Amino acid sequence: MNPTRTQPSFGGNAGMSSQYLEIRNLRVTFDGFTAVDGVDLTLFQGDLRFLIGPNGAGKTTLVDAVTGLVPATGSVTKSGVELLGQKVHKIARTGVGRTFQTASVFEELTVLQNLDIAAGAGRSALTMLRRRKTVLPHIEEALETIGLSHLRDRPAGILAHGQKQWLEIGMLLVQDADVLLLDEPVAGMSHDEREETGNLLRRIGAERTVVVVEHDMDFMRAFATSVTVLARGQVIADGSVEQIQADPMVQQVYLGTAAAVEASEEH
Ligand SMILES: Nc1ncnc2c1ncn2[C@@H]1O[C@H](COP(=O)(O)OP(=O)(O)OP(=O)(O)O)[C@@H](O)[C@H]1O
Repeated sequence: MNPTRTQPSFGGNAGMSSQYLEIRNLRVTFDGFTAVDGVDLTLFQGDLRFLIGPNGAGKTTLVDAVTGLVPATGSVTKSGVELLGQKVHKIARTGVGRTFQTASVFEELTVLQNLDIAAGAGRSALTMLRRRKTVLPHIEEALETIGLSHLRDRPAGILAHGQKQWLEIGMLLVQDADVLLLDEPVAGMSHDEREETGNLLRRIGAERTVVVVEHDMDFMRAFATSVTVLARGQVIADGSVEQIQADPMVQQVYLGTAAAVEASEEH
């Protein structure tokens, strides 16, 4: 597949009905300060989209707006259903899930219990109280996908930093999230953990839509299928990694230093 695009790269069973998330004229204002300023973004199934931009560009606020944590105007539709104005848990139930910069797992509970609770988010209290004798197949599958099967009965508190992020991603998978918005998932990770996380995102991204808010440009270059660059709340560029890196405006506002270093290394 050729990742170069004016249209996003497709993956999985992308087709006519696979336009997962459509953001139109999204605007978020805090006391007169516009943090997200008329953003348009279309995300397709199979897209591993990186959202980059300088500090304060509005990346996290955009994710907050899509997931209902801050009020916004404009439109965010998932397969035609409007999400703006809906409550956080209702948005989550449509299959839009997110992680935060700091992993929020229950440290005293086991890996399996964390997944079980996440999977039960939509179930009744009575169902939740019933003790399960076996691990549900989709939880088993998530454990394997995130590579934590061997640690399923260990408390989440003993997990390494990277493993906690993977558990959080697993918690979204068992909730059947098919749009995953991940806020700096590899921050603080070792080189190997980054590599493993990138491969995990590729695996889960083939059949879903994954948006990664990230500052790590090496990580972006290695794993992005498409990139959107935000600056001062606006989209200033959108395209493949190659297109973004070649864009003079992007170089000027964001990648300038990195590009200059690379150019000097080439000579
Ligand atoms: N709750 C809030 N109240 C007021 N201003 C806010 C609030 N949340 C964010 N902002 C402001 O909105 C702007 C965008 O912030 P945001 O955290 O979305 O940027 P970002 O691109 O995610 O930055 P970073 O890469 O540093 O995480 C910043 O100027 C920030 O100070």
